Amino acid sequence: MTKKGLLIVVSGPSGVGKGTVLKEFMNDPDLKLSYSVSMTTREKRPGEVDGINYYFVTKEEFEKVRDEGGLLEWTEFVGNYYGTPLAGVEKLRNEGRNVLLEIEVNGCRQVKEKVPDALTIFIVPPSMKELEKRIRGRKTEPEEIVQQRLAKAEKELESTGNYRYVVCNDDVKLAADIIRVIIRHHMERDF
Ligand SMILES: Nc1nc2c(ncn2[C@@H]2O[C@H](COP(=O)(O)OP(=O)(O)O)[C@@H](O)[C@H]2O)c(=O)[nH]1
Ligand SMILES: Nc1ncnc2c1ncn2[C@@H]1O[C@H](COP(=O)(O)OP(=O)(O)O)[C@@H](O)[C@H]1O
Repeated sequence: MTKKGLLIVVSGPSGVGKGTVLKEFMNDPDLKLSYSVSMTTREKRPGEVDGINYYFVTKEEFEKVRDEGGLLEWTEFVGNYYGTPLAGVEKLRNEGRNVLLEIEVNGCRQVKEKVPDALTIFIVPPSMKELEKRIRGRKTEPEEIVQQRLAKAEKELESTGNYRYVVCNDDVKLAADIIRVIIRHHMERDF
């Protein structure tokens, strides 16, 4: 019988480098990872692809799926809805895939209630100054939104105690290697 895959939650403030770090190992065949594509009502950034980075939907479409019970968890983040479609997560895990959710702290709380053995990882920046530099350097949000996201980051950093592992993204390759080791450790052992 196939061993059920892990449910992995990765959180971290906007601009900390979640996407950059995850890209380093997402396609590593040994880790058998499947990325859970979330639904969001936020605007698509240049380079983002519908169905790959997110399912970009309207507020009405989001509310319909949510109200029909189609989301594992959901939240409102700086004016937009984000949620994890339920369909797919269980199926992939039953096929032995380790399903990775890149979600924020409220979502993680909901997931832990439903799936207590979820593997939770929080990525922190080396400093708030560096976080600000990265979020601005990305140039994907107007100043007002950058300010809101930085304020949100301060709050989110208070939630690290809710996670099993906290990893600092100072050097991308090192952070990716640490997360790789954590995932492999959990794949090999039953917790
Ligand atoms: N709860 C929850 N949070 C999500 C989901 N998808 C993305 N997020 C989080 O929403 C926040 C904003 O995401 P995004 O707008 O892509 O900004 P970025 O993190 O700066 O790239 C981040 O903390 C994401 O991890 C989801 O399905 N559920
Ligand atoms: N360890 C790092 N050192 C320096 N810059 C980084 C590092 N990790 C990510 N970045 C940069 O920070 C910005 C935000 O990264 P991104 O992956 O989009 O963050 P997130 O997905 O957490 O919002 C990007 O411009 C990225 O190139």
